[in-house]
Amino acid sequence: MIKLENINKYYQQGGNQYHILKDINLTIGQGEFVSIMGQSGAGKSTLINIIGFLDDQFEGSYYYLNQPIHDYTRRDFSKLRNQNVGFVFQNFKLIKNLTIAENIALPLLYAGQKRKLIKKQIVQALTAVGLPASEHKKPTNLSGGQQQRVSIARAIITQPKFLIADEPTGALDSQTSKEIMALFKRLNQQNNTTIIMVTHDRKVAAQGERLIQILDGKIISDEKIGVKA
Ligand SMILES: Nc1ncnc2c1ncn2[C@@H]1O[C@H](COP(=O)(O)OP(=O)(O)OP(=O)(O)O)[C@@H](O)[C@H]1O
Repeated sequence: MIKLENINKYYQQGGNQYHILKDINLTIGQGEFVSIMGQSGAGKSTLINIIGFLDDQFEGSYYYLNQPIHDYTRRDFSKLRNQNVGFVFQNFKLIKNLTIAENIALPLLYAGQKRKLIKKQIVQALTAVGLPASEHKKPTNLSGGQQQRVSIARAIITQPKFLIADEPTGALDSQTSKEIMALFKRLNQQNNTTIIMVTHDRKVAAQGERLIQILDGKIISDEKIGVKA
């Protein structure tokens, strides 16, 4: 589904050029649950930004669903992103003065869906993340774990082919982290949604079925770590 060939990424800063990703070769199949670990500054976010079509400034080849996309325009990348990827972040990134329903509806509104059709999808997404009947609440009235569930509902409402989760449990206590990981596993197994997750937490990483480790912009290991139920 995702195939990166010889990806290199550079940043320019103060007249210097920094080589951030070095010859990344990576294939991820539909339905995989991949954990990515590595020290701070290793290049994990840079890599998932490329995988998630947020960054089109890289060298190398990117094949998505067997299509070469590395020469796509920025507008093509936005379209791919909106139609194929859901994002989950450490700090939830919910809009405080909107209700839960309004937060979750945003990706559908961006996609141009009619308001009439949106309501049912909101109910479905909230049920899928274990938060039924929370439509009218505000994010600040929810716990961290509940807010992360809302952000996952927002990520899955467009039925994306894959989810990118950047430190999804970084702001949560260990019990809540377990619950959020159980939810990711369920989404992965029930819907065959591909999940690509960056984490610093070994226990969280172990919930995936494959672990990729990055050091200084290179993949230093890539191994199967679990068997799917
Ligand atoms: N926009 C940018 N301009 C210049 N350098 C950048 C930029 N973004 C990231 N970098 C540099 O690229 C390197 C990799 O950063 P990246 O955020 O991908 O690391 P990371 O592994 O995700 O780290 P962390 O675990 O701390 O989030 C770092 O040295 C960082 O300083």
